[in-house]
Amino acid sequence: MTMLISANPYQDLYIYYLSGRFRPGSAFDPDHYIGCWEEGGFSFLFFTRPNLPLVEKAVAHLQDLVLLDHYHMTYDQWQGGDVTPQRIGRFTISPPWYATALGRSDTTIILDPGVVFGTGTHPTTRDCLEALELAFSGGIPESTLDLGTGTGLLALAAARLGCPRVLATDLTLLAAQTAQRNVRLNRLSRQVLVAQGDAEKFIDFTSDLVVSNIHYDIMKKLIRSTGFLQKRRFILSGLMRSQAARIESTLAGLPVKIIKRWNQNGIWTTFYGEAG
Ligand SMILES: C[S@@+](CC[C@H](N)C(=O)[O-])C[C@H]1O[C@@H](n2cnc3c(N)ncnc32)[C@H](O)[C@@H]1O
Repeated sequence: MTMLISANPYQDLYIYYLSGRFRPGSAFDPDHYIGCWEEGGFSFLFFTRPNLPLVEKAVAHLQDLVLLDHYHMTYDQWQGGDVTPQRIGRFTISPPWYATALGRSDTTIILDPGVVFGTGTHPTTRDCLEALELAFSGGIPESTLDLGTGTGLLALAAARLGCPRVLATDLTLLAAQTAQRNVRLNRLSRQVLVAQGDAEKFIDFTSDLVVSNIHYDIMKKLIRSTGFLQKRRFILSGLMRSQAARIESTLAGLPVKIIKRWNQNGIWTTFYGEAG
């Protein structure tokens, strides 16, 4: 087990903690920049390589931003310790180093999370998995679009549930590479295609079902697109309470109906809906 963890190419994580709201723009090498997380007026930038001079340079050009701290986490620390198999709905999600013991089955998903989002432990991911099962209970979609796939978990789940054509996309190269690796680990390359790019570019792709666990700024653009209205079913997640209320009010003005809502800890909301 230790050998497999240390063989992970995305072992280390470098985190830069800033005061203020940060917009990365094109200042960072996308191979090493994973993303930005904002909370309470602070921003956290995540890299897979140390990038202090670059971050300092970018911050020096931006007003009202101060680099407060930076630290390094190992893979184990980032994932919260030992990553073990977990049961979510009908699925068992297992890191590769446990998969041999579990054996292969239609309900097992082998997932090496690397350092990108989507181990399955986050409430939004769990709700999306439940929403996928609900969406498929009405019939297997011919195609599924996963926008902001992270590790590829939701795309893999859609394929495991029987969808013959799944397109998994993510803005960051690292996420797309991680998802691709997971598709191969599950031997689902015939069903799941991975692409890198902005969700806005992919929303127009023809598909019966779209699933997107993504941040609000992107979500509000997606649901205003013509591509969104062409989907028969949708799962939208990653929305905090006030954001979910705004998305719901936009959806109310569209020819769609919300079938079910999930709300975890009073914070995270997920919607499952259908074309109305
Ligand atoms: C909250 S994670 C969701 C991961 C996974 N789908 C899940 O449910 O666990 C959001 C993902 O969206 C990606 N993302 C952020 N902005 C994006 C954009 N504009 N277009 C496509 N993907 C984007 C991030 O890189 C990240 O992997």
